[in-house]
Amino acid sequence: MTQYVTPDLRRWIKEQLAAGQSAADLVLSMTGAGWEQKVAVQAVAQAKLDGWFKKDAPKQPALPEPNIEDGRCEIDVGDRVIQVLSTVQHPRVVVFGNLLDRQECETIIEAARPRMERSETVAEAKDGSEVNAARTSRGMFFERGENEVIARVEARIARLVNWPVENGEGLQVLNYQPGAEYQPHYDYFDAKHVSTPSILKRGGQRLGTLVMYLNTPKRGGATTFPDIRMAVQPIQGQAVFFSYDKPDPSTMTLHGGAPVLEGEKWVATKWLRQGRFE
Ligand SMILES: O=C(O)CCC(=O)C(=O)O
Ligand SMILES: [Fe+2]
Repeated sequence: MTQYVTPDLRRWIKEQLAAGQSAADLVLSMTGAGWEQKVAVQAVAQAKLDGWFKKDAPKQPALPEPNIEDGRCEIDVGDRVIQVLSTVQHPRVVVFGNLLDRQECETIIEAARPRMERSETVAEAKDGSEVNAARTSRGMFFERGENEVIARVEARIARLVNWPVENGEGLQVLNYQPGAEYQPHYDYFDAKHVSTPSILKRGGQRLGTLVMYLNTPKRGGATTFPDIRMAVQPIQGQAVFFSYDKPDPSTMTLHGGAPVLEGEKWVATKWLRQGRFE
């Protein structure tokens, strides 16, 4: 019996395409259901001609990155115009101005203040985290979207670096008193640590970091990148962004919070994961 492409088959193909099936999967399903290969291929070709295939959804880029390739000085993210103050190609570092207004900074500090605890780092030999002499700040985490200001800032960051809100960890707030510091470290999760596999289940690796300065200390407290001898001064409302395409020192994203010398330092850190962070 010769087979031909029936209206029923056409209807079924349309439904499958709407559900996101690929051409190859469609042909497999059809031949599996007893359709001749040549009829299946013909039906899919006809569907293509009819424009039934969804335009390829724009793929998520490999790394968070602001749109600054054209050399622009400012980025309009809808609710704010953010300045591009300096850029480094490798490691990828971008310094932003005007990311947060003073009110936003103060609101975040005051919401965080009663919840601050001694900062911990990922434990090297056991599961979980531990207090570490290399990190003498106090800190806390907000839930993603926890309040109106946090949600607004998170949406702004997502537009700024073209990365889904859902792939961001909850905002971390840190406070450094005089003498407190965060010695140079990498933000990605080290494959050597026993806790890394379980951390990676929740959204995969970190690919980028945005450190936002919530106040301006009197002296000290720069974010430093020792591999390139760079120091970003913590100025209220400004931020430093950096990304790392693999969990490896070759990214040159070693960085730290230099000791605060006078006054105190408040930052909010947003870490960006490969996938959804739930
Ligand atoms: O305080 C800083 O300048 C850096 C903070 C940091 O490295 C982090 O939160 O991972
Ligand atoms: Fe860090």
